[in-house]
Amino acid sequence: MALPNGIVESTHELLDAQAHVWNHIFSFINSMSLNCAIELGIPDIINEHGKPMTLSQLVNALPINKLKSDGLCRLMCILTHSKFFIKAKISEDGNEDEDGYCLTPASRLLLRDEPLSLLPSARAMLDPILIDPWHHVSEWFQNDCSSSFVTKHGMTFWEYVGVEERFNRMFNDAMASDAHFVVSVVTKECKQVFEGLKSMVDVGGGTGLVAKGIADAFPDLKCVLLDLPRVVAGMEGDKNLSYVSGDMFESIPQADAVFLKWIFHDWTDEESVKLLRKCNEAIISSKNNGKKVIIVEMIVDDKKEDHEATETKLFFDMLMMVDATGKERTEKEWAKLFVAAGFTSYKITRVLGLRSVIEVFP
Ligand SMILES: C[S@@+](CC[C@H](N)C(=O)[O-])C[C@H]1O[C@@H](n2cnc3c(N)ncnc32)[C@H](O)[C@@H]1O
Ligand SMILES: O=c1cc(-c2ccc(O)cc2)oc2c(O)c(O)ccc12
Repeated sequence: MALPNGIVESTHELLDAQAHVWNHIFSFINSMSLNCAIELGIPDIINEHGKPMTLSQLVNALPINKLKSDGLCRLMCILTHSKFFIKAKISEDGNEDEDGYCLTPASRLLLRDEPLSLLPSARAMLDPILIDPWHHVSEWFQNDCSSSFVTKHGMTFWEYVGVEERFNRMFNDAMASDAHFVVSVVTKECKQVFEGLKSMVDVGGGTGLVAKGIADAFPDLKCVLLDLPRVVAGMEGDKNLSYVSGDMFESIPQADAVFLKWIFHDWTDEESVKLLRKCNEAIISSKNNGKKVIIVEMIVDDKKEDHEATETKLFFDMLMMVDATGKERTEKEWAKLFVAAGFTSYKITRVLGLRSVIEVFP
């Protein structure tokens, strides 16, 4: 078959290419179908039902117009195809004709009361405030704005969370659900990273859930959380955790270790080197042999990972370009930053799925 550009392809290749393009054009339908299920509370309703739930039971339980059951059937069909639900026999003896919908590991992660729930992340990411900038990416390529987010909203991401309380809450909730996950893993699987330290600063620690979790797990470790004044305003320390307001690019309190989770991916290489130098200044006068910077971030282009993991990291990289001024980095790019900021070695521990714990030594 001749293409307009003169390249001859088999019909099979042409049809594959057509399906590939259609799937990319329509990828947003996966996100938006999921958004609809979340807004209607479908995962929680199926969970509360306690056994496979038929379509008519679901229609009755949901706050929807009952004449739209065919629409719900089609929504459940695409979400079953994308593995958010599975169909199973209602009765164990298999006497009932109709199958019911059950949760899968993916939809369990969207339950309201699940400790490691990704529901707040899904809510934040699929909110028009974070979707709209994606319609301005090509415009951003042609203007002088620092991000597409600025092109759309006229202010940076951090300025926006400072003035829009609803979005601030939504973003904090997304970060908090991730904090539960990271704390539960690092305090079990990475004990050795914190053992022996007497003091640690969590830079840009946000709502403090990570610092609190680490402070609780290591009662002899004196933890300080540093964040912007509006973030730490009103936060009260206790036992081995205290809060300090300030600008991390100006000064970081002295400690044996500086901990930074999801900070560097917000910033350019120049800004990151500046921040790493501030981290170095903070630990350099420590008398402890184990002084270090502890970073929790992604490392892209890891040869050992599968296609889906690489795609997720590339999504995050684009997200950092569109919403902030940062990027996700390869190991080589990380190493370059560490050398530029005067560090001599680093150690990577891959325990957090898509993210790693990187210890950086002066
Ligand atoms: C992506 S959030 C990460 C929060 C937390 N580390 C976590 O992973 O849950 C980035 C944090 O950096 C803080 N931040 C941004 N600019 C800062 C600055 N100049 N000095 C201190 N903190 C800053 C923000 O307020 C926010 O809490
Ligand atoms: O725009 C974002 C989104 C995230 C984000 C959302 C949901 C998750 O489960 C993880 C991360 O994180 C961001 C971030 O850390 C940042 O500094 C700027 C923008 C965003």
